[in-house]
Amino acid sequence: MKHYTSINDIDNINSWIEEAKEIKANPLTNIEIGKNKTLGLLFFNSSLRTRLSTQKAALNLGMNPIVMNVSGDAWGIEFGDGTVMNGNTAEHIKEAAAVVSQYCDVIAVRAFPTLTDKEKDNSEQVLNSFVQFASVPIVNMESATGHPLQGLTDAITIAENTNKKKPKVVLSWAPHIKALPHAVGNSFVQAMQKMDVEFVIANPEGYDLNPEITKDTPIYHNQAEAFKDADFVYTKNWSSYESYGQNLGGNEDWVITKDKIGDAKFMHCLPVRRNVVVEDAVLDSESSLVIEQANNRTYAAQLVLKKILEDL
Ligand SMILES: NCCC[C@H](NC(=O)CCC(=O)O)C(=O)O
Ligand SMILES: NC(=O)OP(=O)(O)O
Repeated sequence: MKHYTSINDIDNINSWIEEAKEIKANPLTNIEIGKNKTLGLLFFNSSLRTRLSTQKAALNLGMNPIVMNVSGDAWGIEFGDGTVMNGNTAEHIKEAAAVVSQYCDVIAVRAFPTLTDKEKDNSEQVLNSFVQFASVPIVNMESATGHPLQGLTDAITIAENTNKKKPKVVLSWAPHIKALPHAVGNSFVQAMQKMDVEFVIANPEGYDLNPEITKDTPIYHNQAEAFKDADFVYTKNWSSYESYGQNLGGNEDWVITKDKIGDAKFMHCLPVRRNVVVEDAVLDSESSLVIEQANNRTYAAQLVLKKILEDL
């Protein structure tokens, strides 16, 4: 594999899940494959899980990870083509990506959306500029429209936690005080569409995700109806796609409670705001898979890096 920028880069999700489980059982089997290879992790935004689990994955493969917080620490990077750079940006992505490629064999990038410019966000300007101007493979650590390391992790976690042939999985929107990206929701949708699950989405009116991503996945505007017979309830807030990037307010009754989800397993990518998105009783119960999800981030990243290293 050359780059890992979206869930579409997964050719066969079932075989990827099986390989991830093997890696999880024996994480150090491929400790030689990344010897003398450097992984550069570039963060334009905050992170706890992605920052640590991707480094851990690199270490398990014998790679040397180096990390940089781009925002604040590096020079401001210009992405516009032909821009007269007499403003706040000091170097162009053409040089920056080419320079980082001199030091790293693989580059991983986190760059959230603007949530104000729909066209720019959908064009994945930052991620795609790295793909275009770096000379080494690029891994998406959450971009404007996708978080494919998380989506792969979630597919692995669901496969590990069901005995059913076709479990019912619900992606439910939940309230938040801020306006959040669509990336986690999008990649979860795309991962579930590749799996043998009964998959539905629940969100209030005005919060339908990009229809080019949801395609023919059923969308309920009634949460209780969607939760009927659910085996997994995956929860995430996102801002409106239609009224782009806005938190429309209200809908606090979409909070996830024990009463609502019953025996279903609870999933969330984290970080999660307790008692806004989901009540303590759910997160503190046996039904919560959130810590196991965070654990699986290492093995998802390790699988992706292994596939890239094999093709270097
Ligand atoms: N990487 C996982 C989620 C990251 C981000 N969450 C956040 O920004 C939460 C911020 C807060 O709760 O203040 C998101 O929704 O895409
Ligand atoms: N789930 C996730 O990507 O967490 P971080 O934002 O902390 O990396």
